[in-house]
Amino acid sequence: MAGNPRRFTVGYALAPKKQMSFIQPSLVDLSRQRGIDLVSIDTTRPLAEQGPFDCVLHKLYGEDWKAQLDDFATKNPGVPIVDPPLAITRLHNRISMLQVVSELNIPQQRETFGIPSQLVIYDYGTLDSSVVEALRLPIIAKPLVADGSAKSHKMSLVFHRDNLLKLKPPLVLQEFVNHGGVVFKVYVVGDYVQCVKRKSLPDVTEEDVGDSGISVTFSHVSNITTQDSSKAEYYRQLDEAEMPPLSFVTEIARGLRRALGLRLFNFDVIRDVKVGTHYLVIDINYFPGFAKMPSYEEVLTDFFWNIVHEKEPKDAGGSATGIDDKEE
Ligand SMILES: Nc1ncnc2c1ncn2[C@@H]1O[C@H](COP(=O)(O)OP(=O)(O)OP(=O)(O)O)[C@@H](O)[C@H]1O
Ligand SMILES: O=P(O)(O)O[C@H]1[C@H](O)[C@@H](O)[C@H](OP(=O)(O)O)[C@@H](OP(=O)(O)O)[C@H]1O
Ligand SMILES: [Mg+2]
Ligand SMILES: [Mg+2]
Repeated sequence: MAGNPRRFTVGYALAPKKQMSFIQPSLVDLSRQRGIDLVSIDTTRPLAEQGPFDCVLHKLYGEDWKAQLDDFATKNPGVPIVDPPLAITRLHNRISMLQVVSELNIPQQRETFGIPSQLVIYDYGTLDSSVVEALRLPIIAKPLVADGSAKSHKMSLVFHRDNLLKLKPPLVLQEFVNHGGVVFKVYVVGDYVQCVKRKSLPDVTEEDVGDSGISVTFSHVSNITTQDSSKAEYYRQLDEAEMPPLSFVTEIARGLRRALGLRLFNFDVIRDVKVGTHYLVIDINYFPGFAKMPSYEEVLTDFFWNIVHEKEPKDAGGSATGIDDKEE
């Protein structure tokens, strides 16, 4: 009779808050039952001295951590790092993040997609004002850098161009697109794709536009808990919103996964109310709050299982991104 089946170890390096939300006992237990032990990496010690790991999972920033991963990868070339730091870095800039969407080559049929018109401002002194005038109001101003800090999530909705000057560059200015108050969050975990609805900003009216008295700042709008008075209306709007076809968002997800070389991310999509079948990708996040995703334990455990087993049959000739290029 065969002995105990081989167990696998996934080492994780996460900021304390992320660790608290992601490493739930329910995930640890389910993974353990499937032969996978989730083990915390001690970031105060050299990574290469820890393990052995069958996979390294991480969401940490900084050059020192990147150097640790490089050193680990050199010494353990067969161990997947989820995900490669260079690929993650592309999502830390809101321009390079959405550029990938524009470059996707996906045949579009009934449903179409794109990104909102946008531009970057590094310095108002050198700015050609005609460029800003080409953007329709209202405008969402977003910090250029999306590095996980609280300030990288601080947005402003601006109804008058003069109010832009009060905001501190570097900024991305993006046209606000009316979308019925609902954002679709598409979670990608390897090959798996799930789309959920979340609260968004309400549509704006023609009358609001051009009013220099209004400017709204906000942060994490999709995670804000709604007050009792507006709860009913909020749930009605969410309930009534029709989901985009899953095949459509799955195609975009698959394209992004390949183009970005990432396996763990989500992207936010809104539907232009004026067109009805046109969608805009407005944000892509590395390793988002997966614990908020229904069935996250099963989805993530399957993902770990696939990763630790994938190198067995197809060891030779893995792609540089660590992502299998063949059709699944
Ligand atoms: N161009 C746009 N048109 C309309 N609404 C938008 C647009 N861009 C962003 N929003 C709204 O603002 C919210 C925050 O914007 P965005 O997703 O870019 O910020 P974020 O802080 O990176 O979000 P997350 O918490 O998902 O990382 C979106 O979820 C959506 O509700
Ligand atoms: O820690 P940073 O890099 O700021 O990333 C955030 C993402 O930007 C958000 O999109 C995550 O929330 P969602 O999973 O609701 O998108 C959010 O999830 P969390 O609030 O559960 O941590 C974060 O992962
Ligand atoms: Mg977002
Ligand atoms: Mg984001």
